[in-house]
Amino acid sequence: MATRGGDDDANNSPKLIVDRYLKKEVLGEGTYGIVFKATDTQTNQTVAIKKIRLGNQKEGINFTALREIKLLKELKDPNIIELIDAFPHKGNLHLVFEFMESDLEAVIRDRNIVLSPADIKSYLQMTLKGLAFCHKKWVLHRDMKPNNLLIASDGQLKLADFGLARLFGSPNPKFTHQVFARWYRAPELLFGSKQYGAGVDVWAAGCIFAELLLRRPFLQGTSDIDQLGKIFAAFGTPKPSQWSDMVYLPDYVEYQHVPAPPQRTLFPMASDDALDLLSKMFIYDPKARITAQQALEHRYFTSVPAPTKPLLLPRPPKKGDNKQADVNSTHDGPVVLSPQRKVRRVTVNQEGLEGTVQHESDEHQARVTRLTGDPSGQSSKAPMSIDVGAIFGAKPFSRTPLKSADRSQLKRKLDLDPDFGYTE
Ligand SMILES: Nc1ncnc2c1ncn2[C@@H]1O[C@H](COP(=O)(O)OP(=O)(O)OP(=O)(O)O)[C@@H](O)[C@H]1O
Repeated sequence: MATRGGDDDANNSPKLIVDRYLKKEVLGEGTYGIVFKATDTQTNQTVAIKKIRLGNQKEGINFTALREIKLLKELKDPNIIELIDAFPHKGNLHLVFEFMESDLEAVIRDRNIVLSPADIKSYLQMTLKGLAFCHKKWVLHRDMKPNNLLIASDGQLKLADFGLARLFGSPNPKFTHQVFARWYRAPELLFGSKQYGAGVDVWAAGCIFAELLLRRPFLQGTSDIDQLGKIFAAFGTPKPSQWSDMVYLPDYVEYQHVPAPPQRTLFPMASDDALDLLSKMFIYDPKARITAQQALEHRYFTSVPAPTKPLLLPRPPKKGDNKQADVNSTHDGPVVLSPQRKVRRVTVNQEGLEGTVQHESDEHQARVTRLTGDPSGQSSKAPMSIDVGAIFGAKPFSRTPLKSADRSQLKRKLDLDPDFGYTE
C-alpha cells in the first residue's frame, strides 16, 4: 500500500511511495531538493530518488518542464545517468535515477587515491562521451562540476543533473553549492551571455580536466568578477582578435591587459597532448572552442597511455563509507601516495619525487618517478627524504597481504605504465 500521508524526509524508516518505491535513507540534499535511496519493488533495483520542491513554482510543474523531463528520459547513454521514472507526489516532483556509488569529487579529494595519467584520461573520456552524446541531441548540461559526475559500481562515470539547471531555474544563492559552480563557469556566462551554447559545458569539462591534473579546483573565484580575474590571470585577457563578439555581451567591461603565462607553468606535469587539448577547451571564443566530439578525436586519447578501463579505475569509497576519504579538505596540491603502495622512501629533488615501490607478494619493484611536482616550479634543489609510511601512519614494509584488488591495480600500474603517476 502506498503511504500517502506524513512524508517526512527526516524519517529514515522505509516506506512505500506510489505503490512502487520503497524509500530508505536520505543520501543528501542538493540545490534542487533531497535525494534518498530507495528500492524499486518492480525491478528490485536500488535507485536514488531526487525530490524536487516545486514550492516557488506556484502553478506547479508546467507542460514545458514535463515535456523536457520526457526528453531527459530518452537520453540513454552509458555515460549519462539514467532517469528511470518521474512522477509528482505530494506537490513535489520525484525523479528516479539509477543508484550510483560515488562521484568524481570524492575521487579527486581522496588522499588515498593515486590517479595515473591513464586514469585521468579515462575519466575525461567518459565525461566527454556523455557530453558529446547530449550535445548531439541538443541538450546542454549547464551545471558541470565533479560532484555531478557520478560513478557506478562498474567504474563508469555518468553525467548527472543534466538539464535540471534549465528546467528549474538558477540555483538559490543561499546554497553554497552555487559558489562551487562558479569555478566551472565559462567566460561568456560571466560576461552575461544569454545565448550561449554547448561551449559552456566544454569549458567546465576543461576545468574538471585541470582539476584531475592538479587535484584541486583550478580557478577558484570568490565572486563573478574575481572568477573572471582568475581566468584572465591563467589565460591572459582576451584580445578582440581572439574573441570579437565579447564586446557585445551584456556585462562586458574592458579589463587592463594581462598577458598569458606559459601554460606549462600552470600544469607542469601535463603531457604535451594533454596541454594541447586543455588549451583548446579553454579557448575564449565559444565559437572557436573545441567541441566535445572534437575533443574525443584529439590525439591525447590515442597516444599512450591508453585510458584505463572503467572497471580498473581506482575505487572511491562507497557512499556512506567515506571514513577513509578526506572529503572536507580543500587540497592545495597533488596527492602523493596510497599507503597500500608500500613506497619505501621518496626523495624530493628537482625532477619531483622519486622512490622505490616494494610489492610483497611477488617482490615486484619499480621506480616511481615524478610523483608530484611543485606547480610554482620552485621545488627545492636539495634532495629531501620523506618516509611515506610515517606520513600515512602505515608501517613501512609491514607484511600485511594486499587485497587482490589493490594488488592487481598496483601491478597494472607498474607493468603497463612504468612512470605511472604524474607525467600528465
Ligand atoms: N543517482 C544517485 N545515486 C546515489 N547518490 C546520489 C545520486 N544522485 C545524487 N546523489 C547524492 O545525493 C546527494 C544530493 O545530490 P544532489 O545532486 O541533489 O546535490 P549535490 O550534487 O550534492 O549538489 P548540487 O545540487 O549543487 O549539484 C549527494 O550526496 C549526491 O551524491
